[in-house]
Amino acid sequence: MQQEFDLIVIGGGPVGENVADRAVQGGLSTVIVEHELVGGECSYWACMPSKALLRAGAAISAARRVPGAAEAVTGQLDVQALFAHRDDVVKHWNDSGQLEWLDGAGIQLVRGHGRLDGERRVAVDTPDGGRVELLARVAVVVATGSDPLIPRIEGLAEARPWASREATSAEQAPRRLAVIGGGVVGVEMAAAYASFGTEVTVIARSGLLREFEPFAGELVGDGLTEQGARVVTGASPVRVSRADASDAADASAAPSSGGEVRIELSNGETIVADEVLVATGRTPRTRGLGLETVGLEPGDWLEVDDTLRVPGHDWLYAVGDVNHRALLTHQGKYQARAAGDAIAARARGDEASDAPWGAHVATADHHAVPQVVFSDPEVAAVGLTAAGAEEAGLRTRVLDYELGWVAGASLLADGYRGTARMIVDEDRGVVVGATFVGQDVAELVQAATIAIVGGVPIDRLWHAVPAYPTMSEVWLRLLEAYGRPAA
Ligand SMILES: Cc1cc2nc3c(=O)[nH]c(=O)nc-3n(C[C@H](O)[C@H](O)[C@H](O)COP(=O)(O)OP(=O)(O)OC[C@H]3O[C@@H](n4cnc5c(N)ncnc54)[C@H](O)[C@@H]3O)c2cc1C
Ligand SMILES: NC(=O)c1ccc[n+]([C@@H]2O[C@H](COP(=O)([O-])OP(=O)(O)OC[C@H]3O[C@@H](n4cnc5c(N)ncnc54)[C@H](O)[C@@H]3O)[C@@H](O)[C@H]2O)c1
Repeated sequence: MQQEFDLIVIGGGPVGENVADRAVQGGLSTVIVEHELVGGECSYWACMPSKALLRAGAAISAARRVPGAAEAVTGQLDVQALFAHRDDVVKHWNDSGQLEWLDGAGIQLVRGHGRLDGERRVAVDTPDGGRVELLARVAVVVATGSDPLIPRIEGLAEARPWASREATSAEQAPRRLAVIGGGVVGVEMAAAYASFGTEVTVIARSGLLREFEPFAGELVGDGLTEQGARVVTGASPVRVSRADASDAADASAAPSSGGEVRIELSNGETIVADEVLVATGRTPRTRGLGLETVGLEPGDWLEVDDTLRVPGHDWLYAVGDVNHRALLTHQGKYQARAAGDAIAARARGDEASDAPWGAHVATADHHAVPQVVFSDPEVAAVGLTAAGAEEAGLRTRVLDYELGWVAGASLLADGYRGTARMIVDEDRGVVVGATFVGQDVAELVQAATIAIVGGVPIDRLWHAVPAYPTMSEVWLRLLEAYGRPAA
């Protein structure tokens, strides 16, 4: 069977859906090819379930920090109730709600595995063993996302490790969990499972959250320790083995993946756990995608320009995780809006608005990518770190402020602990980076994003008055620490 559309989108995750939506609004007939669940990793195995698993622990910890409320927390977190809530959040891994949305948005869907089959052609292997040939009159978008990267460590693959999907979709909490990797997935899942009462050991060879300001990893490490987790730094796993389930002293207590797992570290220590979660980064979903039929290399991240178009292929775009610009849902969706509008504009014969900060470019990817790590404490950051600014050769001033000194924070939690950092580009007189670490800092990051994207001059920021007594008053304190620029 052969069908023709203006635009074919391979991958119906959050990013593919958004490209398709913008293209339809731009007047293009559009089809999404999806081989699993419409909604993608984020909805069913990543952002949504992970945040659902973290929320109960965070709520209990927050209550425990408020005298009067603390006394009311007398029970334990109900892990099974929380897992049931997680199941609701992920719609029981059923995408019928998303299908209704596609329908309403006027987007067609072909279920099956899509792969490029030459220029503007996509072949789909359908679940019933059939094959659909799709032709794109205008463009093809690859929005296939990323998979967990499992490092080559002796015995690891045979030990049936968890990757992010197993951690977010587990039906019970193991008694002991080892986490390899101190990045965002490792830290968030360590926090969640620690809140369930699991004995968690994080193996972070070079410390926690290395992409952020150093104080972020330090405070999150302290938080994990307070939650009862152990953080091992400066050591890497060298060998992993899993015993047979029948070898377990109490076979009925054995985890579903088999017997206990032993992780030998480079420092000579051995960590023993019931499950091991590998959280060591991502690899692009570009194998089995027919890239070789258009002169590209299977298994590579797809390089794109700022309109998300693959250089040398004026009909091919790559959006979201698969282009490796920023592995975050919101940033992928931002790219999707730019790409969908660019494709529609070009199809009309218009010039793309591709100057920096134009309608059809993802300029913010280079300057202002906000991210929140939902650990306890949270980390919320956007723009450059102090080290990144120095590397970029900027003349900067770095301002730090203890969040606990802000009236709003002291009301939020007794003995509030946290730090805020603002980085000012002295030559332009604007903020280029901000990091907040502490309980409930997530919502602080949008103000920083606006300041960076808008290039708001510091002297004008003095007129952006934060309400009292909110945590946003940290902005005032940071500005006071900087000093009011002379008139
Ligand atoms: C545990 C975890 C937690 C996370 N939490 C957050 C968070 O809190 N906030 C945040 O911003 N980001 C978070 N992320 C990152 C976020 O999940 C990704 O950035 C986001 O899912 C990328 O969206 P995407 O559409 O590019 O890819 P995906 O969501 O992976 O979607 C790609 C889709 O393409 C389909 N597909 C792939 N290949 C083919 C093919 N050949 N044919 C047909 N269909 C195909 C897949 O089935 C999938 O549905 C998290 C990631 C993990 C692992
Ligand atoms: N809240 C959020 O925004 C959120 C949550 C989860 C994931 N994500 C996204 O998902 C992506 C993947 O997250 P991730 O944590 O898997 O990757 P990551 O790149 O953030 O961290 C991987 C960590 O694993 C370590 N590592 C790599 N190889 C190792 C090895 N052989 N032994 C020991 N340690 C090793 C690295 O040093 C690093 O600290 C991230 O880019 C992130 O943006 C976002």
